[in-house]
Amino acid sequence: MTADRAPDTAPVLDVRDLSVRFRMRGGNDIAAVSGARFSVAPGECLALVGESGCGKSVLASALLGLLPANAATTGSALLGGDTDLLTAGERTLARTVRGRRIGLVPQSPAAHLTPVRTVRAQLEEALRELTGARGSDLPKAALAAAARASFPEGHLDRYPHELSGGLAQRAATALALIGDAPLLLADEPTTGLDRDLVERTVDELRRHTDTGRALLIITHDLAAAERVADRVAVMYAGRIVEIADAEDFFQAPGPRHPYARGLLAALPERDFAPIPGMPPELGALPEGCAFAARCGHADDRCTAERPAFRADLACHHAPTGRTHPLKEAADA
Ligand SMILES: Nc1ncnc2c1ncn2[C@@H]1O[C@H](COP(=O)(O)OP(=O)(O)OP(=O)(O)O)[C@@H](O)[C@H]1O
Ligand code: NI
Repeated sequence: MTADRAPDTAPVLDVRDLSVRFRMRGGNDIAAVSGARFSVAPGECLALVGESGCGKSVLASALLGLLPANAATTGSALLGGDTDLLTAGERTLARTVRGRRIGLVPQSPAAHLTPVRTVRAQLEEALRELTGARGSDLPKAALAAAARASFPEGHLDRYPHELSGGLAQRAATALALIGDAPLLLADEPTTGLDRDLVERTVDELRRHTDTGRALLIITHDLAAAERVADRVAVMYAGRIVEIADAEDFFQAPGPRHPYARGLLAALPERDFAPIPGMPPELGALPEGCAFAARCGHADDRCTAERPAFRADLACHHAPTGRTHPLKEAADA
């Protein structure tokens, strides 16, 4: 899939050195995202993975202008080659970006659905606004929109508080798919769904990319990521530590970063061996590599000096780019 991509295709989203700091009372700032750099091409699905609290949702909120007032953002995030999402301003984001140029499946769907309106009413409103559907076309279009996200027809007249977590998730996904935005940003779109529905949902999200649209999916479900992604970006303690082709990552030769290898090894269907220790506090990050304290490969340099993100990897054990440091070490 990735190999078929024309090399000169301009990215739908191009994020450069994105950082988000939360200013806290007492001066102990939280570095929620640091120096994130990635792009998503037309027709591509990029999965952003990493443990809870590593900054995935903050990154997504930064792209949509949905951060709270105590957040300070630097860097750039170019949408469609012409709009820097970080400087665009609320008016532009509200009028032309959110819902129209970027569809969002939010992490807490219940909080994003309008509490006083039924799912059907919300779908019809989004259809009117984003597709121009009118009158007698609306009911049929609402049914079709619900079906895309496997939302059962019999529940369309429920209010958000009458929905289970999984149903609220599907309602939010149905809403996000309306309008066929050039970029779909799905933050944990499969929470609360059983495996069968997880697969149907991610397959539907994937279909969004069939016509050159892009998908950025945030998930800690690595099986779901493997199912849909062309490339995988791994985040740890606010930093992207590796970006890899999904096939290389999940099959052979496997991830290059020790943290990413640990994530895969922790899966029940693999070694079921959790990474020892805990990630550092984002308000008190160590000077060197944030993963050093948990890494079996760490040496003095790792604790002293933070590895730069080069050739899609931030690890001192790969100074020359795309070679596979851990594999080489094992072969030696
Ligand atoms: N408004 C805020 N003020 C201060 N810190 C915040 C704020 N919002 C988020 N954070 C912190 O930013 C960090 C990253 O949070 P984020 O929600 O992005 O994690 P995540 O990777 O999406 O995790 P999960 O997988 O659990 O959704 C966390 O340490 C969180 O406590
Ligand atoms: Ni999150």
